[in-house]
Amino acid sequence: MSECDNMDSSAKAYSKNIQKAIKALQRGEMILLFDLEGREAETDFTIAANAVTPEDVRWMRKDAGGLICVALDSEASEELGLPFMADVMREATQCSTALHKIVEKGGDLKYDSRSSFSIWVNHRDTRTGIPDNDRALTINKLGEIVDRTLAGEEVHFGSEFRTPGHVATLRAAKGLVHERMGQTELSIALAKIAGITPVMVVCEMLDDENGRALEKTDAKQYGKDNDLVFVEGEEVVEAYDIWLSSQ
Ligand SMILES: O=C(CO)[C@H](O)[C@H](O)COP(=O)(O)O
Ligand SMILES: [Mg+2]
Ligand SMILES: [Mg+2]
Repeated sequence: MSECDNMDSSAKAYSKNIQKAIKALQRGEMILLFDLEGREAETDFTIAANAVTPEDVRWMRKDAGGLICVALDSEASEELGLPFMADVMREATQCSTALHKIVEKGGDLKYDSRSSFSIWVNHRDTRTGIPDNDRALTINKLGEIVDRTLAGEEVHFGSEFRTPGHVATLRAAKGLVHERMGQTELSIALAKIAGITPVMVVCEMLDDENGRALEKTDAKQYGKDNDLVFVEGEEVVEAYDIWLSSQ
């Protein structure tokens, strides 16, 4: 079966670049995902959680340098009981009044109305949770547990994972890119289009010289030099709408 056979019938309507990105993700390869000018304007390394190896974790921390996070779609997050971290903290204000002033509220973020952070986890088979092999295991197991729930298995997240941990989970908005344009939603939209498990790893590219988010032009150049597809949020939204109308 050719790689194109893995795509739905609307595959031909996607731009060439999106088709390349979809094929790369289906092969378990890394792509580069820029959100939007005027939002974070960041480029994230992006790869399917099921495909991640310890070498990918090393690559992300050395060449991307941001936070290694795992995005899950809204349904999977609900199924596993992964709440938004801000909601957990708001609940906790009942125990600690100091938290009142700390918890994220509307207007706090300069680039969006809210963050997508859920809880931080480690798989229970990890030791400290931070080495590359531990993080890869936690990430793979997040993909695996979602596959099992999608197959109808009853799972118990807490029997397999603990929090706090060293892998940040992100909960995608229910309306995905129509509700929020973060890499959380963009990566999950790509997973839906590609027909892969909606559990995706993202990690921001930072500039080694100045510590800021890597400029888009430099991220694009990195993509060219390393043969990685570079996609922008707007292209993803266009493809997602085509995919949605074919469902
Ligand atoms: O802040 C983040 C976590 O390190 C990153 O920006 C990541 O891309 C996910 O967040 P968002 O969906 O807001 O872009
Ligand atoms: Mg961010
Ligand atoms: Mg982002």
